[in-house]
Amino acid sequence: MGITETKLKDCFILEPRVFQDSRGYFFESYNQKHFFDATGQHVNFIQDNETFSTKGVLRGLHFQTGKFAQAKLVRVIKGRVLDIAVDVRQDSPTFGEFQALELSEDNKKQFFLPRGFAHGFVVLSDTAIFAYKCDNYYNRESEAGIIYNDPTLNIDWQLPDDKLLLSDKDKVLPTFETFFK
Ligand SMILES: Cc1cn([C@H]2C[C@H](O)[C@@H](COP(=O)(O)OP(=O)(O)O[C@H]3O[C@@H](C)C(=O)[C@@H](O)[C@H]3O)O2)c(=O)[nH]c1=O
Repeated sequence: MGITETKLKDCFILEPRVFQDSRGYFFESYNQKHFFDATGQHVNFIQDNETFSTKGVLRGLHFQTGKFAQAKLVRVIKGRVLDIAVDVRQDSPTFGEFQALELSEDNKKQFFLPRGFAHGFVVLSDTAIFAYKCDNYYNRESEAGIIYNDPTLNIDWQLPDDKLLLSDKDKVLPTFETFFK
């Protein structure tokens, strides 16, 4: 497995070793020992999620607060997305910075976001199946988020605004400045 630490501390890009043969491919999508050896982080993943979305669907930017904060290991099973990790750890030297990464069924990259990161993605292919592991359970009351088109973050989502499809909840998220002031 290849691993790269991003400019954001504790946030990693993982590239699994893929075995191709005449039948197709095989790869270990998660191996606790290899994950620890590569990241140095003991993460106890306890929930797996999967979503299907069509082109232009943008989910984010989401995080859970306090004791319900979640680390996530995210990947794409089908299609192609632009994935965004935002450091919202107020004591971090990279607080307010983000890392963008294309995840696809072809590159099979995985993105590890530690606790204290907001997360979002937009679907660039016709459809996408997105899967991720979390180290804390879903807790509706502690859900929080930053608006996708926040002027401080200024994320290039690679699609025109009128092609984006957001949930009603995500359309009214606060700006970064409002949330952290
Ligand atoms: C996230 C989540 C949602 N749900 C339910 C609540 C709701 O009725 C329905 C859809 O929820 P949402 O609209 O919040 O789903 P979605 O917008 O896909 O939310 C997800 O976005 C990505 C970017 C993340 O990083 C995730 O952590 C999560 O916040 O699924 C669960 O039961 N468990 C969960 O873990």
